[in-house]
Amino acid sequence: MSVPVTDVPDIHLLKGMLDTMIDHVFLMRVEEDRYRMVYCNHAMENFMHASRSMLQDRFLDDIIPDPVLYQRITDNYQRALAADRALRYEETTEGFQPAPYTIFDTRIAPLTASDGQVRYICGISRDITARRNAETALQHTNQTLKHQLVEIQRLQEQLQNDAVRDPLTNLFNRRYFMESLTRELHRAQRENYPITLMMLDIDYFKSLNDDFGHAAGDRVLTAFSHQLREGMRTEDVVSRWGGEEFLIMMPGLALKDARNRIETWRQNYSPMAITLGGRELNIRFSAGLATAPQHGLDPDELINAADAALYHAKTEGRDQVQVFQSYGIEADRTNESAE
Ligand SMILES: Nc1nc2c(ncn2[C@@H]2O[C@H](COP(=O)(O)OP(=O)(O)OP(=O)(O)O)[C@@H](O)[C@H]2O)c(=O)[nH]1
Repeated sequence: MSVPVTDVPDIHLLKGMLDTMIDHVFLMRVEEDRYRMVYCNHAMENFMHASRSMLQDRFLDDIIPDPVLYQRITDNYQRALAADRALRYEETTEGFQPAPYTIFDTRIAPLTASDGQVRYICGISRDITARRNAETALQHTNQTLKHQLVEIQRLQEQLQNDAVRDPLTNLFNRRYFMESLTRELHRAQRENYPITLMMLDIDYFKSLNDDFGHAAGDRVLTAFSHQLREGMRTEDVVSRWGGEEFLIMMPGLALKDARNRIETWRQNYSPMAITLGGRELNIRFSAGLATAPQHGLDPDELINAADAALYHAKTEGRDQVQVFQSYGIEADRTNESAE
C-alpha cells in the first residue's frame, strides 16, 4: 500500500529508510552519566560485527570497553548536551578492536523526548577514511613534487653556473668573458666610458707544478683566483683565460685607475704567501693592460693588446705590469706613470 507523501510515515518505514543508508545512524539515551544505545541502523550493525539485538539496550561503556576511546566519544556527547546544540567532528576507531582503522565525519545532536524529560544523543557518522587517505597521498605527492621542483631549480642554476664558470677556480670561463666583453664594448661606445683589460699570468708556474705536483698547482690556482676575485669590484668580470692565465675586464675604469687598482692589489697580496708541504712559496705574477677605446674597440684586438703587454712584462723579467703601447710595446715599470 502506498503512503501519501503528506502522511507521517510509520516507524517501520522510517527504520527501513535508515537501514538503506550507508552512513551509521544511532540513538543513545542519556541515563545519568551513562549512555544506552537504543537504536543503530544496519550500516552500523555491519561495522560493529554485531547484530542489532546484541547492541541495542546495552550501555555504551559495555560496547566500547576501551576507556580512552570511550572517553573520547562521550566527551563529545557531554559537550553537545551542555551546549544543547549539534556538533560536528572527526573521530577514529583507534582502540576499537573489531573494526579496521576508520576515520569518521560525525555529527551529533541532543534531542529531548516529547515528555520533555528524557534526553538522547542522535548521531550520524560517515566513513571518510578513503577520502582522507587520498588527501594524505595527494599532500605527500605535492610535497614530493615541491621538493623535486626545488631540486630541478637547483640543478638548473648549477647548469647555468657550470656553463659560465671554470670548474677549478669558479671564475668565469672564456666563453662568458667573450660574451660579456662584446656586450660591454658596445655599451661603452654608446655611453662613452672606457674599458680596461688586464691579462695576468703566474710566473714560473711550470716549476711549481714540477716541484710540488699538479694537485699543489691546482691549490695555488684556486687560492690565487680567490684573492683575485676578492681584490676586484663586483662589476669587474674576472675570468680564467686558460692554464695559469687570467683575464679581467674592468668597465668604466681608465688605464691609470686600472693600473692603480692592480698595484694596490699587488701590494696587498703579492708576493702571496702560500704554504705547500711545509714550505712557504711566493707566488708572483706578470700582467699586461690594454684599454678601449685607446687600444682598440674590437674584443679580439683588445685582448691581443693585453696579451702583447703581458708578453712584454714576461720578457722584461716578470713580476711586473706593462701597458700596451699602440705604436709598439714599451717597458712600463709599475712604479712609473701609466699614462
Ligand atoms: N696544476 C695545474 N697546472 C696547470 C693547469 N693548467 C695548466 N697548467 C700548467 O701550467 C704550466 C704553465 O707553464 P708555462 O706556460 O711554461 O708557464 P710558466 O712556467 O708559468 O712560465 P712563465 O709564464 O713564462 O713564467 C704548465 O706546466 C701547465 O701544465 C691546471 O689547471 N692545473
